[in-house]
Amino acid sequence: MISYGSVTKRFRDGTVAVDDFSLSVPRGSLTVLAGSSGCGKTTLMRMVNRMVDPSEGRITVDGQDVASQDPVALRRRIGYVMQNSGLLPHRTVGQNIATVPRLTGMDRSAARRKAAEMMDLVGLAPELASRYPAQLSGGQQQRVGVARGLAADPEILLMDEPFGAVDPLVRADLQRQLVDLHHQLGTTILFVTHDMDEALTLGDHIVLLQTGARIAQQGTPKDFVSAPASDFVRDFLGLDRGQRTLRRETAADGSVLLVDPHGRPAGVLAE
Ligand SMILES: Nc1ncnc2c1ncn2[C@@H]1O[C@H](COP(=O)(O)OP(=O)(O)OP(=O)(O)O)[C@@H](O)[C@H]1O
Repeated sequence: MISYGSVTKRFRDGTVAVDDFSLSVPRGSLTVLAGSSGCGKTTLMRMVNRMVDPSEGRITVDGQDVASQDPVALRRRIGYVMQNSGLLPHRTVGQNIATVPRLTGMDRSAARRKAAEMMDLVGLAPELASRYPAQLSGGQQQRVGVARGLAADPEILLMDEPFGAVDPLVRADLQRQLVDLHHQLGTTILFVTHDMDEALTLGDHIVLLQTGARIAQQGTPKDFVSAPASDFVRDFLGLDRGQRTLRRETAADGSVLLVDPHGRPAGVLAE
């Protein structure tokens, strides 16, 4: 559904952020673009909704070149969730979530109902609708960001490191919820992260990038862990450092545990 064909992005100062990148993002997938800082992930994502235009090549959504589409209309059709949620500080939670439905012509009361439905979907208590973003925790703000991104029923949701700024427990909760939402809604999600653990948790398809958005490997989480394509991939996964190695250990009651490199139990082995 989203297709990049030989896309290059050269910024005015000569920086080549994306160098001849091609990829098909299957409809309904949760595709993760992973890689270290500066490898071009955000630039790739922003080219889908024309916040950035490619220097060469083309990007299509459902076969239609995005370059031929009005950027404002495109952005109303494609949800976008960013780090630090990007909420409007002087609007309430309810108004923030209802922004795009209102812009696309929904009347005030229908937009309010839609916002309430979205809050329920992402697990926010209804009474938070009248608060302002600064009166919410970081995790709640990110949920509002997700609710806002989904409020216009987009076919595509772009998510740029949306859970980067919250603590690990909240982050794990948001990740679990995103996987559930994805199963429930079937929205095509393009998700950017520099964290390989997050990529392995969320992605049904992972694209690991090197500088210039060159693809080091793409595949399922299982492909990455079982068959890393290069030393770069092994290193990025932490395989050489034994980070993903689990050992069997027999507990006092005879059950077989799997323990991580620090000797902490990761689970019980079911034969
Ligand atoms: N407007 C711009 N002008 C010039 N160079 C830019 C611009 N935007 C991004 N870049 C450069 O392009 C490269 C890719 O940037 P991009 O933000 O896409 O990377 P990223 O992988 O998303 O990084 P991060 O994880 O740190 O956000 C970087 O070298 C960056 O400095």
